[in-house]
Amino acid sequence: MASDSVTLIGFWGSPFALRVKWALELKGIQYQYVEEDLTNKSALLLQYNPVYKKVPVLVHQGKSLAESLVILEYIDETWKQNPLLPLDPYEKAKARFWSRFVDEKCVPAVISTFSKGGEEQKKAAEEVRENLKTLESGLEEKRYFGGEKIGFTDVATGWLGCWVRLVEEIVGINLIDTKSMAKLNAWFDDFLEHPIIKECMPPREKLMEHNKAFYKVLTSLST
Ligand SMILES: N[C@@H](CCC(=O)N[C@@H](CS)C(=O)NCC(=O)O)C(=O)O
Repeated sequence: MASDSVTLIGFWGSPFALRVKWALELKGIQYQYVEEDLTNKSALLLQYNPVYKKVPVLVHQGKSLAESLVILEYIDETWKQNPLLPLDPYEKAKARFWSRFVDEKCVPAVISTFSKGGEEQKKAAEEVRENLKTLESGLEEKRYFGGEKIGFTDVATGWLGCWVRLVEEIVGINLIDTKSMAKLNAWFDDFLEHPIIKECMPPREKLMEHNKAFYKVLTSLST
């Protein structure tokens, strides 16, 4: 690995790695991508992320960083072109708030909808809908969370638009109500249709297969 190089260690189906890929692509940064086998973790991953042993990992000038939101901030501070975080401290804090809200509230509720059955699943699905409605309020009257341009929160949370729709199809429960969440739904579409964002997205069928397999693992664990 050249000392000034940028390397992303990822896994094609990881939304957390996708966030980092999106940020690097939106900023036009040259990088090397290394695909990780999560069933047989490489010495490289264990060396660079000994704490969590997860992807993504970013290696820049020989120094490694883990945790996708931390990596996004590093990228934004290191390469100033096409800024992701707003300059205004309050707006910047809000961008971090919504990104954490998705990781801490939305993702666990979607996982519960995916892994539970019966009443527990219904409750989890209701929680997903409430959380998505709350997330929608963060959009305010803007096109993207970043305003007229894709920003930090968009990059951190926009993958939900694809994932939640796959989960809906697999478990047969509606989570994004297109009527009561029209603004959120339109934002998901708009974001996912952006050429750079779209270019990095794995094919839907491949993601569907991957999520079906994930569903099998989750449901077998919870029974
Ligand atoms: N909080 C982490 C989550 C990363 C994560 O969960 N990565 C998954 C792939 S989607 C992983 O590497 N899993 C391997 C494992 O848990 O052993 C981040 O934001 O980067």
